[in-house]
Parts: sequence; structure tokens; C-alpha cells
Amino acid sequence: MSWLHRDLETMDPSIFMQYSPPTAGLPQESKLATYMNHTTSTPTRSLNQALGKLSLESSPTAIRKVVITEFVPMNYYSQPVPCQSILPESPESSSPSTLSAVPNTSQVHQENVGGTTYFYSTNSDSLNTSGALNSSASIGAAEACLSGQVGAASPYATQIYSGTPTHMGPMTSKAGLAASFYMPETIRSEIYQRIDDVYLQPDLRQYPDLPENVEMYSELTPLEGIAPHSIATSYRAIHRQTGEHYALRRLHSYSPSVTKRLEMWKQIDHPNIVKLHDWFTTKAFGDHSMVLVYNYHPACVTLMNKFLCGGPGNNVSDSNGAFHDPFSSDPDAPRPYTHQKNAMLRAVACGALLPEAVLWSLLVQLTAALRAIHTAGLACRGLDPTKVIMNGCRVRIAWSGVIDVLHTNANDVAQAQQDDLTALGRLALSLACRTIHCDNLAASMELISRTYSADLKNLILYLLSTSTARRSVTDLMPMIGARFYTQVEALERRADVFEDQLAREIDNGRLLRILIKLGAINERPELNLDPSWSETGDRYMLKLFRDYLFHSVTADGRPWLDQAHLAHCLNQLDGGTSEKVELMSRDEQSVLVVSYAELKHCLEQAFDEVMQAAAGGP
Ligand SMILES: Nc1ncnc2c1ncn2[C@@H]1O[C@H](COP(=O)(O)OP(=O)(O)OP(=O)(O)O)[C@@H](O)[C@H]1O
Repeated sequence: MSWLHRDLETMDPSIFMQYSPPTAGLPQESKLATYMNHTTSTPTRSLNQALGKLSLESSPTAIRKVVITEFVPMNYYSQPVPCQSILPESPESSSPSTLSAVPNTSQVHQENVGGTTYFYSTNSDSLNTSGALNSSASIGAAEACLSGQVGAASPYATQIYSGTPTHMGPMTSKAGLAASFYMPETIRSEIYQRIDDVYLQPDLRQYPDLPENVEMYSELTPLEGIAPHSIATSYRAIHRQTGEHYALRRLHSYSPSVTKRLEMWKQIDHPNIVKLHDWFTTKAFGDHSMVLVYNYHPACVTLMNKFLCGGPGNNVSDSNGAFHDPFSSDPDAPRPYTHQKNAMLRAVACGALLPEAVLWSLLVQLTAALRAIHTAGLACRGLDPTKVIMNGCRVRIAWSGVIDVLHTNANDVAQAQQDDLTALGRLALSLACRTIHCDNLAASMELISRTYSADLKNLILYLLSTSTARRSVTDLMPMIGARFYTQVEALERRADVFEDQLAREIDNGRLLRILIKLGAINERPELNLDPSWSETGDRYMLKLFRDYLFHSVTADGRPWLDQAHLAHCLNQLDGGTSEKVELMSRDEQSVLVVSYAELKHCLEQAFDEVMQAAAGGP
């Protein structure tokens, strides 16, 4: 830095280029000359204006000293240039409409060293004060979306990544920066599974008998793997207008007369109950079917499939809950001898019993669902492991209201609610023993008392009790006790992880938007019939920046790839900071020293042009 300043003061004035007219000293074939000649509507017009104003006497003292190094990638961490954001002083100053009103007093000094021309912005604060440069300007809705900016830019916008909040503890799954940029594997695979489920469509030609459209729904695919039964069939379908997925439950040859309860079910909106959206009757299937429309939850499995019949980690039983003997010559032969007890003991021996915390989590969620249903004056009528679905840690009661449609004369809601509690007890018992064959209550309870806490045993006994005393779902709360808090804490921790991931993805989104803009501008063959558009004016700076970003090489000519450097530069650009960057022309004859604020403005101007051209239509 100091050598440059010293040299500038002692340098022969003849080595400086001519200042007026501004581009007189530039080789006209240089792309930089076209940049210097470009329209005066951008902040870089100040380059031209300032060049005219500069004098030899005044420039050296006004020069902001910039280190000029060899054109090898810089270690940006050690750059002494302060990393200031251009946060506007007041919210008003960030308004896009202030863009043209902001005076731009930037001045540029140019210098030729050894045949290479360097251009410096001499007023580091000029662009720094321009909050407007940070705004997405007056571009259309799509650009507003691409700009991804809501309100004023924050100093945070210039950071690579805010870091893991201390309450999250250290990220141990992946080392270094990778941990900051990528999600933990569990979340990723859970989300990929759901995305796969939604987007990997089965071939619809497999189902030639299914109607193409049923009311507003199309692309029906059966949800069951096995042949549909005669009373009801489940499908996944897409709403033709919104493109959203729904789960349809078709009741064959059924036309109900009473739908009051369905209207009540439609009102229930609970995180542990699959929401009923709509219902209609249709002849699309060749009969008088009734179709109930529910939210579709991707990658769901029933509790039956997950825990009770050969789901992951439970390969010891078949779909009937019959355990197999892996040591038998015929491992598929069910063993009739003390079958239930065998099954349970085998589950214990295989370590297949569920941890108690998992059982409580399921019970808390299911009692919450029942509470909502009973409070609404309804009953679940048919809570069984094939009708409770699960994805991630969430369980939901599926196909709510179907039984109400099938049995319209079942009016004793109070009794049905008692039956719900008994069904929940049976479900808890099955989950605890990991078999649906729990008819031998004594043997099952013996296993439970040996394996689990007395609280769990008492809860199940209460739910299964046949006493005449009326039971209520609210009575379960004291039995759940402090485990409820454990569940809340677990959910809050999960929310912490998701919030942390969300923060990272917001950062990734910002960088993607910047890359999209750069990609739309760089190397564009022509714009508005101008084949040199992407190579001239502001776009030339962006081209050089793209080269700097992606095509830097080491001193011995190898590609220099450093994701952290890339992310840093893109963040500086997004933040429009006053940090300077050296851009070199491909012929290595010119070096441009520009701030990210200038680059950002160039980017927004150029992208605005592309957007306007796109909006102009053919
Ligand atoms: N709302 C939903 N969103 C996504 N998948 C669901 C939804 N409801 C149920 N499923 C899935 O659909 C599949 C079929 O459910 P369904 O209740 O039809 O099963 P089934 O065992 O064939 O029962 P039934 O014989 O009563 O039709 C199950 O694997 C379940 O995970």
C-alpha cells in the first residue's frame, strides 16, 4: 500500500493517462474503453465525469490507497480493506425510488503501471452512502422476487453465513465450512424422501381403468400396493387448478344422505389429524361413488407398516403380525405354539421393542388428536394402526369422518368416544408389544411391566378398563404428566434445528439469486438486437467479475477453486459493500479496481434491462 502511495507522489506525470476526454488514453480496441464510453445513466458514469474533473495535482492526495498485487487470487481474509455494508441511514433512503436521486460523487483515478492501466475509485464513501444501490430498484415483480430483498439491506447481507447459534451446540456431522453450507443428513433425507414421493410419478398407463378426471382432480394413482377392496379405495390425485396433491378416499357405490358430520369434520384443523377438505359424489368410476378429499402427506407410512408388520428394523413379522423363526427350515412358517408370547419375547430378544420415549411421543400426539375430535363433538370410530399415518416424527389420524359416512345411523357419539379410548389403549398395547396379537392381556401386560414404566402400564390399563365409569381424554393428561414437557422440549429442539437450517437456506437463496442474475447477463449473445451487449458497458465489468470469480488461476496456471472465496465474493456483491476488487481484462492489459457497490449497481442495471426486454414480449 505504501509503495503505491509513494510511487504515485513521485511518479512521472507522463505515465498517467489523459483525463479529458475521459477515454482518450484508453486503447479504443480495449473492452474497457467501451465500458468507459457507456451510457451515463449508471453510477459508473461518475467514472467518466470524475475523470474529467481530476487533476494531476489533486488526485494523489485524494487517492484511496489500494494494494495492487499480482493478479493471483487474493486471500480475502487477509484483505485489509474494511468490509462495510451500505446500510442506509434511514428506512426511507432504502426506497427503490431514491435510486436516481442519490447523488453519486464517486471519483476515479487511473494509472498505468508497466503497461497495465489501473482504475481506482477515489472516494470510498461515495457509493457507500448510497442505500439505493442496495435496493432492487424499480424492477418488476419477478425481479423483486429475484432480488430477495425485503426492506433495507442489512449488514448481515455481506456475511458468508451468520454461524450456528450458540444454543445449537457445535455441528459435528461435517467438518469446516461444509457444516455451515449443507444440511444435516437426517433432515435432507427426510425431505428428499417426501420430494421423491411427490415428483417420482408412477406410470399412469399402469392404471388404464382409472378415470382421467374426477371432478377437479386428475392423475389418480392408487395409494394401496395391493388390490383395492370392495368398500373403499384410496388414491393420490392432483388438483387440476392448483397442482396440489390430495389424498382421495373413494367409497364405492355409496351415496350418503346425511353429510352434517362431514361438515363438522371439515372444520377440524389439527396437526395430528389429516384434514378433510371436501367431499363429492361422482359417476366417474362407473358407479355412484362418494369421494372424500384430504391433505396429502408425502412419504407416509401407517403405524401398522412402520412398527407392527415388518417395517424398518422390524423384519421379524409378516403383515398379519405373525413372527417368523429365522432358524426354522421354513422361516415363513408361523409357529402356533404360544404364538403371542413367542412373538413378544422374540421382539424383546431382537431389541425390536420401541424406546419408551417414542411410545410417549406417539401417545401424546394421538391423545391430542382425540382431544380435538371429542371436543368438536365427534368420534374417531376406527382408530387402528392401519389408519394412523406417520412421516418424520409426526403421526396423523387418516381418513377422518369416513366411518361417520358409512354408518350414518351410529348416533351415540358418547359411546363412540369411549370406544375411541379403548381403541387407543389397544393401539398402545400393540405398539408396546410390537405385535397386533395382544389378545392375551395378562401376557402383554407382563411384558410391558417388565420393560416399561409403571406410568405407561397404568395409562394402557386405564384406556382398556371396562368399568362403567365414563372415561375422558382429558383424564389422560395427569397420567402423561411431565412427559408432556419432554415432548414439548423435543419439538422445540427440532424447531431450533429447522430454524438454523432455514437461516442457511436463506443465505443460499441470496447467492442463488445473484448467480441467476449473473448467468442471465454474462455471455448473452444479444439483447435488443445488440450482439455486443453483454461485452460492453456495465456488462463488461460483470464479465470481468465473473472471470475473477470462476476463472481465477493460481500463479502456475491451475484453476483456483475455493468455495469460501466464491461465497464471500457473492455475499459482498449482494451486500454492495465498499470493499474493492481487482478485475483484470483477459488480455491482461487493464486492471479495474472497483467496489462491490459499483458492481452491484451494474448488475442490477443490466438485469433490469434484461427484465424489461423480457417483459416487452416478441
Ligand atoms: N393423507 C394421506 N396422505 C398420504 N398418504 C396417505 C394418506 N392417508 C393414507 N395414506 C397412505 O395410503 C396408503 C393406503 O391407505 P389405506 O387406508 O387405503 O390402506 P389400506 O391398508 O389399503 O386400508 P383399506 O383396506 O381400508 O383401504 C397407506 O400406506 C397410507 O400410508
